[in-house]
Amino acid sequence: MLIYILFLFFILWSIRFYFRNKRAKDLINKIPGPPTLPIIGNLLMFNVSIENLWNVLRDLNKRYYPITKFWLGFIPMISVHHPDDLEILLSSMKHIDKGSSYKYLHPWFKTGLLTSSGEKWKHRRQILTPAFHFNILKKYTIITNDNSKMFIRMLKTQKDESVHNLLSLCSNYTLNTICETAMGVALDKIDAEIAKQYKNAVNEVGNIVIYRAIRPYIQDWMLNPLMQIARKQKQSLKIFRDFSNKVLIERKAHKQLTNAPLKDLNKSSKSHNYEDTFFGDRKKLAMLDLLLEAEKRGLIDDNGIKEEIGTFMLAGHDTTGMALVYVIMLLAENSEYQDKARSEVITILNRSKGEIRMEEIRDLHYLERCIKESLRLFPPVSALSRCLKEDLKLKDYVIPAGTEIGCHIFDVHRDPNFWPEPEKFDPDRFLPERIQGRHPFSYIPFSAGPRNCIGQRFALMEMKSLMAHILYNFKLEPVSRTSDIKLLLNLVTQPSKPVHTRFIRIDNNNEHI
Ligand code: HEM
Repeated sequence: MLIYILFLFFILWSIRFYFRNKRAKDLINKIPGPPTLPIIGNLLMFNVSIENLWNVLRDLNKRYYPITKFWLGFIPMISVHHPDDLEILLSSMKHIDKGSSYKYLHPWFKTGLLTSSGEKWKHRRQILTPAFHFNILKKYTIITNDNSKMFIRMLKTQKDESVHNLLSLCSNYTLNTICETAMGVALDKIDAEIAKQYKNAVNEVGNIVIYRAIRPYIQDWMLNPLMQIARKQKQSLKIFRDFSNKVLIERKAHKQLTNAPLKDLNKSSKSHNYEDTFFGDRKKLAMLDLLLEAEKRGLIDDNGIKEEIGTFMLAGHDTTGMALVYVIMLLAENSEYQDKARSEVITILNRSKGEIRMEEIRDLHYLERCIKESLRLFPPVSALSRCLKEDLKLKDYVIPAGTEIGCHIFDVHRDPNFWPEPEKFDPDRFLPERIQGRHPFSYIPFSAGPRNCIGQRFALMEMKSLMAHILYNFKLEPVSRTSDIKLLLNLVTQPSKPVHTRFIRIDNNNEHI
């Protein structure tokens, strides 16, 4: 009976949608795309396993390059791949609203920086930007260096040769690092059980969001406790809420204990010393302190702060963890490039007595090229979307207001028109002379324009720190291969099965670790 009522609801809603959107439909139908069925559009194409969803989307992109449309019932979706079109979309200040799939993240993060729009987004971005100022990142390198060394010490407790599941290994490092830098709280000191539950809950959020994004006809009110998806959502919500509360309480208590006021954050960036603002005499202050200071001045409340805790914990750990997985796999597979990166690392770490601070991060040029090439081949955020507030004129088509427009970064990065031999791992693509003249929107692992990734320099620094320590201490050999992995569409681009690499200890008489 319930099914019939739902189906009736769907039909009525679809008919209403159709008549209200005739002009939009005519414009969208000019764009090439697969044939549709009445009412359900292309929904059947997406009625596949989560493993196959990735291929369905890639096939569509390839077949209708450089722009395609498909219909989820009466909801049109546009997918663009040409860097010219991406430049028009992403660099616009008008089209900064996220696509509807981001609303499935709202139960966990409400409208934090990643999911908010309009004035709220501008205001939050303004408050949070100083947290990634160069001088602040410089201080964060103390934490990334310590955490990288801890990672190496842990690996060295194993035999001379050991095989590791990369995802859990790398996400441990990135979760600890984001927690300690941004939240000012060392995760393993909070509660190991909460940390473990939190990591599992992040995975669950990804699955729920994708499940709902390809079934937009499922409304919030339709979720009932008998559905497995609703039960999982409830459980993970509780874990996220407990986690944010705990982090906030701990940090507020710490602030009361130290009781040192932060300096005025209102001054312009030129005259203002952010290093003093954050660290003062105490050396370790976090992004969360910036938010607590903004709270004092009435710019944000406790709920707003919790939105940002959730947002930064998610955006800042899973992405970088997954990026590290791919760099390790690609260097393990390409021993020639691995050796080249190691020889640079040895020179620099011998000079710095095994410490990696901002100076060393800056000088690791070859390693940076390897990381950038890995982010090209395996961008951790494989797709993003926007909802248009007004009509958008792309190179060849007008996309009407209200439409969802997506971009599959993975395919943009493998477009042979911009990347010769796109499947090949070649770090020298990022030599300065080869970057010159390349379309800036043909490489967008951190998106681009006003809503680009606020944490991108932090992420690169964190990755360089760990990779340099790994290469100094271990030779990497492939166990799983990138050519064998099946990718899943999720919040981050993840392999469908665990992937492993062999770490072989290098006897370098290294007393620095
Ligand atoms: C390799 C690692 C990372 C990658 C590939 C990555 C990628 C991205 C991408 C593609 C976006 C745009 C998303 C969209 O438009 O929907 C984004 C936004 C964002 N990222 Fe990252 N990110 C990484 C690391 C980080 C880190 C370490 C942090 C925090 C410390 C962070 C925080 C954010 C936030 C808060 C946003 C939303 C920005 C806004 O809308 O103003 N990310 N990231």
